Amino acid sequence: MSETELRKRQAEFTKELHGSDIGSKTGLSALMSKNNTAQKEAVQKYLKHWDGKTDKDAEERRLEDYNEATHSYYNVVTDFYEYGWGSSFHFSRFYKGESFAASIARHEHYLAYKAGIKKDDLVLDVGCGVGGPAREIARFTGCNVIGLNNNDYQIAKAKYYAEKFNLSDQMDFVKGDFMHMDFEENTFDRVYAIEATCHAPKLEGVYSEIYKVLKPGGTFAVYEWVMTDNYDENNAEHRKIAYEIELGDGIPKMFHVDVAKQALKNCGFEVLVSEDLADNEDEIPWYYPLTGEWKYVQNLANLATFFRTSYLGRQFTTAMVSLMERFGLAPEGSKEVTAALENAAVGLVAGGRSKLFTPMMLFVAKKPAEAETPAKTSKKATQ
Ligand SMILES: CC(C)=CCC[C@@H](C)[C@H]1CC[C@H]2C3=C(CC[C@]12C)[C@@]1(C)CC[C@H](O)C[C@@H]1CC3
Ligand SMILES: C[S@@+](CC[C@H](N)C(=O)[O-])C[C@H]1O[C@@H](n2cnc3c(N)ncnc32)[C@H](O)[C@@H]1O
Repeated sequence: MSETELRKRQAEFTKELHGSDIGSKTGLSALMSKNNTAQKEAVQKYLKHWDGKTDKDAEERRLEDYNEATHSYYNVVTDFYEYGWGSSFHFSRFYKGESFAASIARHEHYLAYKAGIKKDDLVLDVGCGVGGPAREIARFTGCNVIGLNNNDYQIAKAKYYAEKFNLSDQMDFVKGDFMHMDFEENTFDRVYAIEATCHAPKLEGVYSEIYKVLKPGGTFAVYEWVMTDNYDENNAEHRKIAYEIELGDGIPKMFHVDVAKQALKNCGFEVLVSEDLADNEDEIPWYYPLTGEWKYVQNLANLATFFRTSYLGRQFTTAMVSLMERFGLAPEGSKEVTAALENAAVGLVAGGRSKLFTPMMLFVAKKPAEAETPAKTSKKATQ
């Protein structure tokens, strides 16, 4: 199917699944207004790729169908994410006494600072979700942001929120696959990506597109999801953790940190910073909201978030969604989605505790000032 046909089909499907009143409803109330048949189809489209098979053929199929697989994944998890986590779909470090929202915002500010984003810069947010980070970074720095996303539902929501919070003058959101960007070469002053490029079937594919659209001398800053140096692909226990993360988070394949770093270099980037922000002695670990350990709760205001994300809260949500599904209040397949998200939570905590995995491998990479784009990007890198 051509890319234009795929886009058209995805847009039509989004309307059918979520209706035309996208944006104004969030979380469980949005879930209740979904089209039953379309939801069933979306869940099937997502889960057919994560059916327990970890052989090379199954992996190859996931990599090939990355666009539809992630599009379907975010069609069915976005409401749960917003209900449980808010509108920034990423992890963060926690200072003692710091609220959940402050920690999420600080993680975004830090990336903006490392990318060197300034007032009036034109910035690209690769895989922008529903625009939580874009809104925060635009307010924090005064820059203008274009959010790129292949999920129509999230784009509609991001546009709705930008309007609602009077930020439409500073931002826009466009549909597109980050493996094949439509922007002109040398367009953006800075580019950032937060926990999104791990959905790429090949990191060179997305990094070379970023390189192409970045102005010479510009920087790209990313929080990458990778398996760390402690990970051994031939260790069954390690592979199980990586698979849980892939399944529950809609990722075709989790790559090793060295693969990511090398991919940046292969695309022509000069890597200025390469630091795992999770590799530290933080008193409160980044994965704490998913552990159910009450000792880490920072303040009373965070109790609701903590409950929803904890093991107990997740079981409660699963039971509630299961009842809603039985009585026709939630669409069919919703329970399967909560089960897949449970896999994500278990895998992420196991990966975090064992330090086999990090969601915050910070890379800051520069496109050389003298770069002649995109000639330097080898053909091989983009395939
Ligand atoms: C998928 C990628 C690359 C990044 C998303 C990171 C996180 C924001 C999500 C990873 C697992 C998610 C889960 C939830 C919220 C968003 C995540 C933490 C829930 C807590 C949402 C509410 C559900 O009932 C349980 C979910 C568990 C997993
Ligand atoms: C975990 S979310 C992170 C969203 C956002 N960066 C944030 O922190 O809130 C990953 C995002 O990447 C987007 N994405 C995944 N694959 C993509 C692709 N091939 N092209 C464009 N966006 C993609 C998803 O739709 C989703 O919005």
